[in-house]
Amino acid sequence: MTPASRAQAAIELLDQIIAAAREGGAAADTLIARYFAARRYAGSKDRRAVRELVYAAIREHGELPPSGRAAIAGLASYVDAFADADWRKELPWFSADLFDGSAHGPAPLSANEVWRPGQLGGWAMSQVLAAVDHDDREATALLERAPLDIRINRQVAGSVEISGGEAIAGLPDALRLPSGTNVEGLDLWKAGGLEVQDAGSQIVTQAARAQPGQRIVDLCAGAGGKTLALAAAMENRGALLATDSDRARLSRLAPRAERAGVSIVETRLLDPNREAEALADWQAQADAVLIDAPCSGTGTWRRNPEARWRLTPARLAKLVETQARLLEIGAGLVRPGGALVYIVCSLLDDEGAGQVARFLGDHPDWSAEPLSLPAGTPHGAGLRLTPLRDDTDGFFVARLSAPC
Ligand SMILES: C[S@@+](CC[C@H](N)C(=O)[O-])C[C@H]1O[C@@H](n2cnc3c(N)ncnc32)[C@H](O)[C@@H]1O
Repeated sequence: MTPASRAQAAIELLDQIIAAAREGGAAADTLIARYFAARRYAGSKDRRAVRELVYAAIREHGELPPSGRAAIAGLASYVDAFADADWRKELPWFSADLFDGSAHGPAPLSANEVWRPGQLGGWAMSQVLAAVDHDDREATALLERAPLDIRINRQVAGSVEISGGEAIAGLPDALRLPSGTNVEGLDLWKAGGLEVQDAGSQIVTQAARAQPGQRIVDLCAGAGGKTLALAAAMENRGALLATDSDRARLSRLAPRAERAGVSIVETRLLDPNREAEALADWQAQADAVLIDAPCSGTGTWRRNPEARWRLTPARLAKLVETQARLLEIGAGLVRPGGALVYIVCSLLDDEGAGQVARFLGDHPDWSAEPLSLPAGTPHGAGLRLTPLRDDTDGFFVARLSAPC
């Protein structure tokens, strides 16, 4: 592909990503994969360059741009301002000159197309800025590239050496790998010895203090990232119930557990609004219940920067309502003296510290336990992890004790 045709491909992809953000469609990664699946002529270098350009445009636009062309024209017409940005160094071929009207390239720019993106604009970013006391450094750290972290499954792997892998403080079972490492191509991954999992996600799971032989519920297990970390801490002994309301996500858990040699997990699909019925046999039974609640994902913008185009006041309000409901359902499953661990990958207090404060206000016989984890700063009744301070995704976690 010529540089101009790469720019045109980025424009087309951004049109799809913008429409998906407006209409609740597929994630950017999925749209990019589909786009290139239908264009086999694009080589791996072209695919990487277009992807890089698309993500640069997403990261630099806090507000949803009007079109893919506006997004790429915005970057191009303002390119000198990005001289220090990582993406700029990797895309030296990109400039406004590519809008030259050549075959398969974008049409020339007109004077009224000069659109200046602002990374910290938009409603979602304004919410995050308020949550971090308007510290721009916290906000911009959320838009940097995420590192590639793995968790080593000690049930399968002893000592592990992976080229370029670095230790992560406080996580003896984790490594940070060079970006682009093909983890799924490693023999150790195929043997179940490795899982890709952000260091922050591994750290907040430790708040469950899972022990061999316990009975634990992972209420919002998804595809099981935290379930498998809990099973490892339990040394595959005890009972681990993994539930979720999303059939597709939950169906990915069983094969992952099998690959990891985990046999203590029972998966159970929940019907939203009828969860308690399906969990009647676990009422007041669990030593710990982990709620990795559905949330705005503001803490994971490093991985999904377009998520900030999708967050609206109405969507946030709905998430807050669901989280409060899940907290009540989870509390009912905890045995007397057991623990409820509440996690969101969000920096917004409505979803994190505020949610837990409301729960404790409604349940004065429950109490927040102090947490000592390898990362995080005390925040409300729990801890907050941020990319700036902790070099992890952003999380809020709290551990609440049930009355005896
Ligand atoms: C943050 S994700 C969980 C990620 C997962 N724990 C992991 O570590 O990979 C939140 C999950 O909550 C699930 N969820 C949403 N509403 C739910 C409900 N009413 N009951 C159970 N799970 C629900 C979503 O389907 C989603 O998989």
